[in-house]
Parts: sequence; C-alpha cells; structure tokens
Amino acid sequence: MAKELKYTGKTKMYINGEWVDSVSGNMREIVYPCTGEVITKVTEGSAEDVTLAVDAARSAFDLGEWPGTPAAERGRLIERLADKVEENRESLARLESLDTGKTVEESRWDMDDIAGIFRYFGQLADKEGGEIIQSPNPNTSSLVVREPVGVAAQISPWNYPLLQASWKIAPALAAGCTIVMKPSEITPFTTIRITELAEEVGFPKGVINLVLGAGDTVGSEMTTNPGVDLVSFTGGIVTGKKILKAAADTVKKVALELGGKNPNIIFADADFDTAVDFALNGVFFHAGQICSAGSRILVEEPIREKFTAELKRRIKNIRIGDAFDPETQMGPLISEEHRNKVKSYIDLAKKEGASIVCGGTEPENPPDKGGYYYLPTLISDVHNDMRLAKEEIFGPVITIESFSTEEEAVTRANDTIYGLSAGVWTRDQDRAQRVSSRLRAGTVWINDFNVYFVQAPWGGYKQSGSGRELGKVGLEEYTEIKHIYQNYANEPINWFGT
Ligand SMILES: NC(=O)c1ccc[n+]([C@@H]2O[C@H](COP(=O)([O-])OP(=O)(O)OC[C@H]3O[C@@H](n4cnc5c(N)ncnc54)[C@H](O)[C@@H]3O)[C@@H](O)[C@H]2O)c1
Ligand SMILES: C[N+](C)(C)CC=O
Repeated sequence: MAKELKYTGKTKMYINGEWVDSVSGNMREIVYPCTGEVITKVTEGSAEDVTLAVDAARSAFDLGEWPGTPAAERGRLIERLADKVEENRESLARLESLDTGKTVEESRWDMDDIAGIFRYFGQLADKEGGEIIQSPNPNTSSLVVREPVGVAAQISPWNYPLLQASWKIAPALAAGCTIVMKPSEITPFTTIRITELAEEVGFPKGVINLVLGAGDTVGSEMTTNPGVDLVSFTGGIVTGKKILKAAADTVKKVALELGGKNPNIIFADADFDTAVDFALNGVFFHAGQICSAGSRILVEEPIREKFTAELKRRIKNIRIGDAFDPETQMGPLISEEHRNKVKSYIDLAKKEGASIVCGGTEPENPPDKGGYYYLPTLISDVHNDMRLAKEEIFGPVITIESFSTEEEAVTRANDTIYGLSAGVWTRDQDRAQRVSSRLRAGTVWINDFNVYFVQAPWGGYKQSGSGRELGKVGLEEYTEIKHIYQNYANEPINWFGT
C-alpha cells in the first residue's frame, strides 16, 4: 500500500472526555474501497460502551454547565471547530477519501461545506430569542422559549461520513444538547478526527461522545437506551423503520433522513447540453452513492432518442480510477457487498425487460483488481411498475423513461414511496413553477441538480424521512418548546368558596 494511504490516526472511542477501547476488546478491519486492502483496525463497541457514553452525556446535560452556557459562548466554540476544519481541510479530505473511495476533490468540497456548517450553526446559536405571546388573560404574561432537547444520539451513514455527521453535531451543540454519535462502522476515520479536533477546541467533558461499532448492536442500544431523548438518523429506509419502532417504547423524538428515488424531469425546451451535463453530475458523483441522486430520468418524448444518445456518449468518457489519482472522475463502490447489490439490480433490469444502453458490468480493466469498481450504467425501456424504477439502487445507474404531457411527467415522478428530491428542466417559467409545486419532494431543483447548502432546510417527504436538517429549522429540531405563563394579579378566584 502506498505510504500516503497509511492510516495513522486514533482507533478508539471517546467517552466522557477519554479515548477508550471497547469493553469487549473487539476490533474491526477498515478497508480501502479502491484496492480492497485492510488499512487498519479500529475498536469495535457494543451495547455496554453505548451505556457508558449515554451516561456521560446524560450527566453532562443534567448536572453539567453545557445547557446553561450562554449560547454565544457555545457558538464561539462551534466556530472554533469550523476554524479547525479549515486548517485541516486537506488532511481531512484525504482521510475521507481513504475511507470512502470518493475522489479527493469531492472530499475537499465536502470539507468546505462542513466548515460552513459549523460556522453557520455557531453563529446561529444565540439568535433564537424566544417569543412573547399575547395572553388572553389580564395581568398575565406568556413567553415561549426554546430549550435543548437533552441527550441526542446521532447515527450516520458511510457515503458522506463527516458531512452527514456535521449536519447533526453542529445544531445539537448550538442548541445546548449533549451528544453520542456513531459513524457507519465501515467509515469511522473523519468522525474520529472531528472528535479529536473538538477535544482540542475544549468542549466540556461528556458533551461530545463517540462510539464505534455495528448498527444492530451499538446503533440498536442508542435507539432504545432510556437516557437518550432524541435520535437523529441518516441512512437507509429499512434501518429507518427499525429505528422508529425501537425508539417508540421510550417515546424518543426521532428525525430520519432516508433514501430517495429521485426523478429528474427534462422537458424538450430545456437547454439540452446543460440538462445532459447535470443529469450526469446528478448521478455519477461518488458513483451514485448519494441519497439525492437523480437516478430516474424522465425525458419528454420528442428528445428521448437524442438525450439517450448524448448521455451514452458522455457516460463512456467518464474516467474511473483511484480516489487519489487527480485524473479520476468516479471512484469505486464502497464494498463488495454493495457492488453485489448493484449487480443484482442489473440482473433484475434484464429480467424485467429493460435494455442496458451502456455499462451494466464491472470494468474489463479496473484500476485495481481488488477495488469495487462498476461501470457507469444507463438503462432504457423502463416503466414505473418495474422494481428498477421504484427501489433505491445507490450506485452508478441511471434509468431513462419518456413522457408525453406535463401531467404524465408529474404523475410518474410522484409515483414512488420516496420524496427526497426532484429536478425540472425547462425554459418555460410558468411550467417550472407549476411542476415544482406539484412534486412531492423535500427539495425541487429547477434547471439545476444536487445543490444543497446550510442555509436551506433538507429532508424528505413520504418515506424519505421525517424532520429537517440544516437551516434555522435544523437547529429547532434539537429544541423543546416551553410555554412560561405568569400571573401578576395575586387574587384568588374562590371557585371552591373561601
Ligand atoms: N436523506 C439524506 O440526507 C441521506 C444522506 C445520506 C445517505 N442517506 C441514505 O443512507 C443510505 C446509505 O447509507 P447506509 O448503507 O450506511 O445506511 P444504513 O441504514 O445501512 O446505515 C446507516 C447507519 O445506521 C446504522 N444502523 C444499522 N442498523 C441499525 C439499527 N438497527 N439501529 C441503529 N442503527 C443502525 C449503521 O451502522 C450506520 O451507522 C442510503 O439509503 C441513502 O439514501 C440519506
Ligand atoms: C445529503 N447529501 C446530498 C449531502 C448526501 C446524500 O447522500
């Protein structure tokens, strides 16, 4: 393995201000997806470690100073973390690529977003002033204040490890919560590193806790432990449903950011070259392992053939390679297991009668034989009733369907259990507004795709989730609303006599 690909960082969990091995002493191998090589082993936690972390977070919240620390002071610490991310941008980006196989350039974009997330929530921390309500009763006052929810359990996926974690860490800390976070067991590096940077910044002991390990052990305890007040989860729909059920017994607040099967609607009057370009960007970044991937193209019938041909031409030029090769445009899939899942959808496509226009196999000459590479793939002759058009593949696969009317485009785009994002391409302003208002998705892009930024809320309609991250509402997710009513009259009402 090349020297630059060696991992020299921490391999432990962080509980109550200490770096610790798991109680069991178990370890887990972490693999570089571009070569399949084991990079290092990290400690593998269990339910017992979660209990310790939740206890630490509970006592830092109930007995510690953090929830009562002036919000401006909390904000300053969070902004210091933003500085740290900026100072460590390159090394964090390289760590992220080592863990995920995404190109280093993509990881650099992620780090810039992440610094912006800590900066935004740091600055927002002291902007929530509460609200005075007009009381209906004389000589009384009514005040609505927001208080931190308490202990937040935060569970993240492998595709954007630090980005998705930062969407949770920053608002939770800004609100005054204490946290127990768990990255995906296969991509822990940058979450370990951000914890180290937070320790340098000086957050009080027990405010930030990090546990490592599998979903069905560590994750499961995080969603059932009575010491947890809120679970914030980003991941797949099957896990999301399990978490909702697991959290029900203790009536935890649950925020879910789940998957998508996102339609990208191209009308014939759209700027053709730009729409093709963004259709590619919409899917093949990070080899399609993006929740908001525009994996279902719905193109207006008059341009279907031309659009398909141009997509095919451009797809064939995509350079697949190692994450650290600056020439690489698309890296591998995260694991052999995940590549097998993607392959199973290609087999299904053939069975369901769809046509593979290009791709649909592993590359003949992969950049490394041990890497989990898969060719960018375009599939046509797809209909809404096929599983291929309904289920999230989460790989470098686009399906293309055509439509004849605006009504048909909207109906078919909405014909999915998901509702995360959607795109509309047209030069007709009225149509752009009509269609976007009818699409049942948390984000709709007009003449663009896959844009997200910290100021705007992010989340899904339907089975793409519940709650929102980012924006002002992303901070509110970590707060409880309290109504404080005061009577100044000091007069008995004597309902029960005197
Ligand atoms: N909506 C969004 O913003 C968004 C963003 C990124 C990824 N995603 C979705 O994430 C999925 C891919 O990520 P993944 O494969 O890591 O998802 P996953 O559901 O397999 O795992 C996500 C996290 O949940 C944990 N987990 C697994 N089982 C658990 C359980 N029973 N209890 C508690 N935790 C458990 C895992 O260990 C991991 O940390 C895709 O579906 C993608 O669309 C959504
Ligand atoms: C939310 N996003 C687009 C950053 C990553 C989804 O997988």
